[in-house]
Amino acid sequence: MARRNSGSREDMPKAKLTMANLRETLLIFSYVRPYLGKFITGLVFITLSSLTTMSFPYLLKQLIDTANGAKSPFGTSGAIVGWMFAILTVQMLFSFMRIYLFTSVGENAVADMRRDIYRKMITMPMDFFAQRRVGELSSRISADLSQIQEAVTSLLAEVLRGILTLIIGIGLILYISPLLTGVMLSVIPVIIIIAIVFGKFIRRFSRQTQDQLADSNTIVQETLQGISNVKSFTNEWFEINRYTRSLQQVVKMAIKSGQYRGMFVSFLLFSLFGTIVLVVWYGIGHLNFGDLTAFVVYTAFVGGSMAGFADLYGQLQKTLGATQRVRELLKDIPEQVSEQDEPVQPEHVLHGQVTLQNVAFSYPTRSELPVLRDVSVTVMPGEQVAIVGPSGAGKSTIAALLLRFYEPGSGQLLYDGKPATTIPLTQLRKQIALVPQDVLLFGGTIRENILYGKPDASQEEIEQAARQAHAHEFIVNFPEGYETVVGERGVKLSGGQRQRIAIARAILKNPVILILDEATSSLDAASESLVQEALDNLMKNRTSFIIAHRLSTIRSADKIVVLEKGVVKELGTHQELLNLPDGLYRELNRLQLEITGVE
Ligand SMILES: Nc1ncnc2c1ncn2[C@@H]1O[C@H](COP(=O)(O)OP(=O)(O)OP(=O)(O)O)[C@@H](O)[C@H]1O
Repeated sequence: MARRNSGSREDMPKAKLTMANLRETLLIFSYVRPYLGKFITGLVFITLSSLTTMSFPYLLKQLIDTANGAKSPFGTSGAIVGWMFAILTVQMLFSFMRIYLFTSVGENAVADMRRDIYRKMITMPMDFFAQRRVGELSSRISADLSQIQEAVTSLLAEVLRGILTLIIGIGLILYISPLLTGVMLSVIPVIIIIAIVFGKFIRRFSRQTQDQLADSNTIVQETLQGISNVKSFTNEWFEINRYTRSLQQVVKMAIKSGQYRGMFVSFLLFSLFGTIVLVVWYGIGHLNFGDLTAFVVYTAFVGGSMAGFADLYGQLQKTLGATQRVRELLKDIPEQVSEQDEPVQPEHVLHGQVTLQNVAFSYPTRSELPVLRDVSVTVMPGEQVAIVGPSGAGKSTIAALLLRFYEPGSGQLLYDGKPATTIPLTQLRKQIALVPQDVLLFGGTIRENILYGKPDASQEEIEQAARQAHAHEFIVNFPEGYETVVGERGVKLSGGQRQRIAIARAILKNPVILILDEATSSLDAASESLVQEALDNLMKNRTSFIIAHRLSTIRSADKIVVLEKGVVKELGTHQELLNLPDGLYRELNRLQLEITGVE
């Protein structure tokens, strides 16, 4: 059933506030360090801006006092208004500087952190990706980092401002009237505690509403993605009903949450203004008008910053949660791949001999299930080896081991007689090309997609590769030629066309060893023969592994490995295997001939 999308910051999990957790946030500061100068200047500006804000009610009091005939150290009322404007102007500058500086630090630090996380993710071993969902990983980079960014740009500043306001504010109202301050300080925290408890309850409600909304969004997403399913089953009515029901739930929840919110807001307004009215009423006999005004305004500041702390505390918990998850990721051990583009070193140049020696393997996620058992095969440079066998026999797993996406559980893999583990990963993978079953084209132009095989290739090299892959003909038939945009927002290419682009990519890479995972969905005869010719061009002078589903394409292979349940059942040429009485290959061949009916 539909799961709600993760990634919205509203429902980010929080972490407990402990010393150990707080220490984790030091991670953030290691990213702020390069911009420390700006950060500290920002802190100075926020202090200055808080001080100027706090001086404002004081000037207001002076203004009111002079209007009532009292003498002010600031002179006439005109002079006081002048001071107030001067302070407002300075305040403008302080606020601008604070926002500018913190944004600059926050954006830079978080971009650095994002880059490090992405770098870490993309260099993790395959196993890492098998155990996590893509959505979960991308929310690390989006939601968690946005939360951290907020902490850098505003959380610390707000805490500092809150503390300053609280200390100065309480000091000033104490100075104006200790008695009234006592009244205020005993009432405000009670209101705030009630507000926090009530607020929590309301938040839970609004989270449920959001979950419900996310569920209904999943219906939209799923049905739009699978629109051909919906239409072919003529189930539009069914989906409309399903969506309507889900929306009704959302509305019901939202209205309920609205009622509670309404009650909450009216309670707050009542208590806030009620307290002010009481204070003013009590103060009328005890304080002059100027003091009373300053007192009320300072109290509002103090109350505001107290209430703000509750929210800041929640923010801090969310930030801790985000930092923890990011830290965990940064602690993981990546594969030993190079992060720079490096050419193949002469000592690591391969000649194309590949040996699997008693290889056994099971996937780390399902360690109890042996996928390969005691597989031994030797392939000489330039040979073509076909791997055939029933579905699930372990054919693609061999391809994954050749690329060292995983390490064999026992036995070993040798290249030119050297253990694969002695060749640096990047050096090894640079010399192997994989043409997968489902070719993924990146959003971009056809040219860029072919270039993926060799990012510094010239247009001439690209076209030559495309010609050999029999892709040039259809590419130039598009009005934009090589600049045609493909991928999600571009032209949709047919299966055969996509494969030929992948072949051109592989040709451009010019690998010593080639792995072809033959597409299971069959192409039409014309397209298939083009793809086959392209593949033949690609396989020339390279050691090639062909994971074959159609046996007709591998008759001329130098070796055919017949796998069943992870064990090599038969090994030989087409003719040798056909001659085996009761052989599996012979049986598979017979079945396939029966299905296709062609020789
Ligand atoms: N990432 C993985 N994690 C756990 N098990 C896996 C993983 N990939 C494949 N398997 C399991 O390993 C076994 C062999 O799979 P593999 O993909 O190598 O078979 P195959 O021979 O290529 O099959 P097909 O012809 O259907 O593509 C299967 O039982 C499969 O379920």
